[in-house]
Amino acid sequence: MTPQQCLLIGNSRWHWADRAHASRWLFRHTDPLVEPLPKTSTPDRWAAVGKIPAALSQHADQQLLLDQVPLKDAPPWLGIDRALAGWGAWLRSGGGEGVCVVDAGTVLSLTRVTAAGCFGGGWLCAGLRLQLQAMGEGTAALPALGPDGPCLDPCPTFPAETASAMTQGVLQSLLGLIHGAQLRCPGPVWLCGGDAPLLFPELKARGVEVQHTPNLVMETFVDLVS
Ligand SMILES: Nc1ncnc2c1ncn2[C@@H]1O[C@H](COP(=O)(O)OP(=O)(O)O)[C@@H](O)[C@H]1O
Ligand SMILES: CC(C)(COP(=O)(O)O)[C@@H](O)C(=O)NCCC(=O)O
Repeated sequence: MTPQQCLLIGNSRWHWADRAHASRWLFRHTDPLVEPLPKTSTPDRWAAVGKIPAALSQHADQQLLLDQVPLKDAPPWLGIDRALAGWGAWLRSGGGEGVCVVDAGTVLSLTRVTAAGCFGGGWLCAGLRLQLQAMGEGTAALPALGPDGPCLDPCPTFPAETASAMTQGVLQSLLGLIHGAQLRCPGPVWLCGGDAPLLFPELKARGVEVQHTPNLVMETFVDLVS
């Protein structure tokens, strides 16, 4: 049976791909479902880098595993989201040049794939929300920023107000990391993940060659299993 629903469990959200019969895939992101999962929410194929609910562990035969992603030289500990994004970007770029993928999720992962399609290492850094959360939890004076996420309303480059200074600081740290990677590894950066819409215009404004592909991980997932 060809799959109609696929799920990737991230560390913040669950990423879904759905289609009805042969129609095109639709992508959405939800908060994690809480146990007990309704029977109707067992996807045809699933993968995880986040916590796996007991109900899904019972469907191990439907799990997409790292060794089923054709990225060469992937070490056994590599997150399957990184393998999917890396391999997907390499294929989309024609399969003949090295690529650099940034998945701006809970953790911002930067994954290099060589021109030969081999895993080429990368960088990991706490993502936007996690950095803000760490500052709030690890200090006496810094605020916990609200559940609606950081407010990125236009503000001065060097804000006086604490919450804006935290947000600007984190944003600049991520932009600097991506910019620095591109200087070391020239070529377009493939960008996906929950914070990609925030980072994309800022990277373009800095002259970074960036390809925003919001559903890169799940598009690669469904290409692989369909
Ligand atoms: N509803 C949300 N829940 C959590 N993070 C969100 C949400 N909406 C946007 N984000 C942003 O997306 C980032 C997480 O990206 P996402 O791709 O959902 O992560 P993961 O794949 O690790 O689950 C956070 O840093 C946060 O700033
Ligand atoms: C780096 C990650 C935590 C990113 O997960 P995410 O933020 O997308 O939920 C995940 O890909 C992971 O657990 N990787 C295993 C270690 C590695 O890739 O080296």
